Amino acid sequence: MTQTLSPNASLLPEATSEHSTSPGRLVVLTGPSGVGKGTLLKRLRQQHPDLYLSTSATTRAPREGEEHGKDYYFVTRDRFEEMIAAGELLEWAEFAGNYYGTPRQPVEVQIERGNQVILEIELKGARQVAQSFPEAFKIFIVPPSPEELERRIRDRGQDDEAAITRRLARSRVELDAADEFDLQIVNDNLEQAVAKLADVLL
Ligand SMILES: Nc1nc2c(ncn2[C@@H]2O[C@H](COP(=O)(O)OP(=O)(O)O)[C@@H](O)[C@H]2O)c(=O)[nH]1
Ligand SMILES: Nc1ncnc2c1ncn2[C@@H]1O[C@H](COP(=O)(O)OP(=O)(O)O)[C@@H](O)[C@H]1O
Repeated sequence: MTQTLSPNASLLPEATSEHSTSPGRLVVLTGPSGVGKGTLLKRLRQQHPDLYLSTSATTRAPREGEEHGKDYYFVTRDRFEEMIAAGELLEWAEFAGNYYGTPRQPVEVQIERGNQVILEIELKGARQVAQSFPEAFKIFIVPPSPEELERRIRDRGQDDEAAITRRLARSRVELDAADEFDLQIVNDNLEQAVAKLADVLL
């Protein structure tokens, strides 16, 4: 039977142990495209492989090196819309022309086990989670400057010019919402930012 993670579920910050009988903890990590969210989480997971990150579904095409089921579940728009209709997503949003969403069931299973779950999602999804689960802890990753953010998006070399333009436009909206979050971390020096993230996630 599928457990439901009701909005009343208590997602206490201290309940992170695998064997805990306490409810788990939902953590949201947001920040503009190219700020380094993926890089930070990858580093942290290299140091702590047991860190549980939710794997999202998306209609975006895979980038070189990305794996289905690992980086994302890459699905068609029709399949994504079926998932919405069936209530299979905890939250979802359209970002820069594609759908992104969090499959509900794996998150509920981890929370029921008393584990911490990290959702790396954009602003609209973060707001949905904040509404449904007020106890979720929300972290916003900030770039050192708008110029450095643009440089990172371009240097990453993964997006065409139209996608870069959409991402930069959206980044201005996201940066304006940084104050809605419980904690802001500036990703300037990578090691220092990883250490700050480790302080709150481990
Ligand atoms: N709402 C929501 N946003 C997501 C989800 N998965 C990823 N995102 C966000 O979608 C945006 C675009 O992701 P992606 O195309 O991988 O580009 P990147 O973050 O710039 O590398 C980022 O802000 C992600 O955090 C999800 O399940 N739900
Ligand atoms: N602290 C940092 N200093 C310099 N470059 C960084 C830093 N963090 C990430 N990057 C680079 O910025 C680019 C975007 O990072 P990525 O993790 O893909 O961002 P996001 O997941 O937020 O879209 C990548 O090329 C990455 O290597």
